[in-house]
Amino acid sequence: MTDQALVELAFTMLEKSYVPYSRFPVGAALEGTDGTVYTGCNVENAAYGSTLCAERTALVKAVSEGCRSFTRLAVVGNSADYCWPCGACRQMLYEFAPDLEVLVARQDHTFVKYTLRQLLPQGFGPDSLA
Ligand SMILES: O=c1ccn([C@H]2C[C@H](O)[C@@H](CO)O2)c(=O)[nH]1
Ligand SMILES: [Zn+2]
Repeated sequence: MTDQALVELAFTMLEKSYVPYSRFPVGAALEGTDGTVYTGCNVENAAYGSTLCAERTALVKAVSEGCRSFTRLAVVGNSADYCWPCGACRQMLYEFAPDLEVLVARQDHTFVKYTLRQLLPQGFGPDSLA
């Protein structure tokens, strides 16, 4: 799958978002090392802090299905500008895929690409506990 195709999968998730509070849909598509793609959307809650981001929705879907290593993530928000993964999502992704490629898209379907290590320098991961 091309990078652009993964970005387009993230776009398809915007309509699934449950966002009555922020009205800010986010979509994500996370590719496992075996090529399986796990999609996600943000799921908000009346207790605002219980909200789950699109990236973590995709991640927990994958891990709960037995997938623990990943190659690429695409993320898009319903805004003109890039939708950067929040700190909590960077941290949770780092646990499983510190070398993840992160494709961050904007509404015109263009995207920029970073590694997770760039987005979370000197990250705290499983090796940090050794
Ligand atoms: O990378 C991001 C940033 C924000 N959100 C969600 C959380 C909340 O539902 C809404 C506004 O913060 O956007 C994500 O899903 N992913
Ligand atoms: Zn997040």
